[in-house]
Amino acid sequence: MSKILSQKVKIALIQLSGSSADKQANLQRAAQFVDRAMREQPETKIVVLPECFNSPYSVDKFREYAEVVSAHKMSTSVAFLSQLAARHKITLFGGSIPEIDPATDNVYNTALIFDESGALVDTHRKVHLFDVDIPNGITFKESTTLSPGAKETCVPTPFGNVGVGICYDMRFPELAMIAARKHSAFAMVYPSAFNTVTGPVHWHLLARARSVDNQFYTVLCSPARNMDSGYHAYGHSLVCDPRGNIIAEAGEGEEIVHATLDPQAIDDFRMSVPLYKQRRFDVYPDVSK
Ligand SMILES: NC(=O)CCC(=O)C(=O)O
Repeated sequence: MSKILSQKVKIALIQLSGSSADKQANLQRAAQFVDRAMREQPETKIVVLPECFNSPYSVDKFREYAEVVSAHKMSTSVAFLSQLAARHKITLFGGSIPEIDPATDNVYNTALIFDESGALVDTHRKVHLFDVDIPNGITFKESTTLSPGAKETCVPTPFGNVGVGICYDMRFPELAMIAARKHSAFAMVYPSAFNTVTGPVHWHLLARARSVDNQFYTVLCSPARNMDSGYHAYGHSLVCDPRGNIIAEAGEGEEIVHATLDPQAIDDFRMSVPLYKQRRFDVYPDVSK
């Protein structure tokens, strides 16, 4: 049996509609969908929400919606997600929300991870900000109002370790590599919000690449597409297995994706294609620079 994933585990991805201007309504909707996911598959132990699920995904709105994130003095969204995790006794990758650091006044795009008791286990501030300018496609510059995070994140769960990145972070293989090799993670979870320009070309490709590189699960959770909002999310939340097969995938609308992560799938692929024993650190002693 795999040392990195202790048992089969059911996961649910909540592909919520692109977030409205009403934070309370966004939170309530997330809770309704998590409740529904748990009714559909009561054995579910891990639930994932999308990037910026409680606010519009817009550079001029991040500061307005930002909350001070603290495990001790919980803000509106932190308290809400904590209760949701505790009520269902789940590990909750609570998407991401805009966070303000009162010490620096910096605003971050921050993922929140809760354990089964509702404790805030860790946070991940998006490390690579989504700054792109694609002619006839999309221009977006998160760095106009956001600051980048400065650490990689891997959290313990009752089943093993899970690495965390946010959306654009998935384009940089290093975070997933560190999660797999340094922390023996069984999965990388990315609350995300790709768009209708880059999604069709790179979303599946990147998920499959991160899985195959690291021989573990890759989990992408997107908002549903809302053509009335300013940002057209791609949708297609998915789970990719260690061989690079997409084992569960949403369409574009609001949807819950259920999947089972299986330690055997990790073991079998690592046994038959033993990358872990074959690395040539004598040839590439330090790939981090
Ligand atoms: N929210 C994001 O980081 C979007 C990333 C994206 O769409 C990409 O193509 O990368």
